[in-house]
Amino acid sequence: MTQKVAVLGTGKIGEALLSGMIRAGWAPGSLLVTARRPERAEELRTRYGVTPVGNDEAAKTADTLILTVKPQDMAALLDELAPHTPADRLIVSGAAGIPTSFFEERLAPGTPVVRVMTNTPALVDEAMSVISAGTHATSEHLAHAEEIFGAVGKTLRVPETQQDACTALSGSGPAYFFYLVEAMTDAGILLGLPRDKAHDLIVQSAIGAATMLRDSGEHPVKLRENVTSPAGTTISAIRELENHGVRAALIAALEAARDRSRELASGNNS
Ligand SMILES: NC(=O)C1=CN([C@@H]2O[C@H](COP(=O)(O)OP(=O)(O)OC[C@H]3O[C@@H](n4cnc5c(N)ncnc54)[C@H](OP(=O)(O)O)[C@@H]3O)[C@@H](O)[C@H]2O)C=CC1
Ligand SMILES: O=C(O)[C@@H]1CCC=N1
Repeated sequence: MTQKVAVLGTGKIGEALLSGMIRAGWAPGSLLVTARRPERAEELRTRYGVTPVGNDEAAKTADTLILTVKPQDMAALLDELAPHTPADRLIVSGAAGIPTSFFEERLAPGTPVVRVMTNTPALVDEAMSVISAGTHATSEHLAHAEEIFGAVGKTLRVPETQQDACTALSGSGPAYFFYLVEAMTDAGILLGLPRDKAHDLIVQSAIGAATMLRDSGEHPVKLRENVTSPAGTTISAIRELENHGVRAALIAALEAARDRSRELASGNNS
């Protein structure tokens, strides 16, 4: 039997995953999507050839339900799904903060739940997705989630206790790099470069640095030391970064993201 997969709440992350699955060879006919707005549903049908259905229909028809609504919308979605969702459906949550117990408490006893935190580089098949099992999820369920999220990048199994930390590191991670590029481009402007040239220089430097981090096998400290000549330019910049507490700011920022993920779990959605 063909396994049917439904993406419920197909926004930015849901669409990134859907498009990646199709690029990886999933037949559009085996994929269902749900959306809150009819025009969004039609957009997805036109763009990908997938079938938009209601949430209740998705729960009745699909073997795997991937829930990609905002954490704030998850309780309402589960209220809608609960009466229509048999206990053999695999529930995969992509929401920040929400623990697997939240789903287990609201769905039929024994329902397998897998929690995943992916990130937006899914759009270019370079996602980092961390995957954890709920109480009733088996290693087969985890493998199925890995197969789905493997379509858009790397996957890593972690205990659910580490999900909030992973959300701070890799879930939000791309935003910190975009922010850095934005700030460094501003610095280029201050130094008299045109914005487009500054942008290109910084982006290519970021791509080069990321590739070295991934492929060279060297520790980041060694890679940085290799750039840092005695009495040279780089050490002058590093001194300023240290003077301005950039390392401490990053540690505090990621701690704040971790704490916010925990708050989402406790229902503080404001
Ligand atoms: N953005 C990111 O970088 C990351 C996000 N996440 C997680 O992914 C999830 C989605 O985030 P993101 O894609 O950015 O958010 P989006 O708002 O883009 O997507 C959520 C979608 O769900 C739709 N929706 C809400 N309620 C329902 C419902 N009851 N039935 C059907 N559709 C519904 C929304 O419709 P409408 O358009 O009408 O609002 C929206 O299109 C979040 O839980 C977030 O924590 C995880 C990793 C990274
Ligand atoms: O900011 C957020 O809450 C979501 C989760 C991780 C990245 N974006």
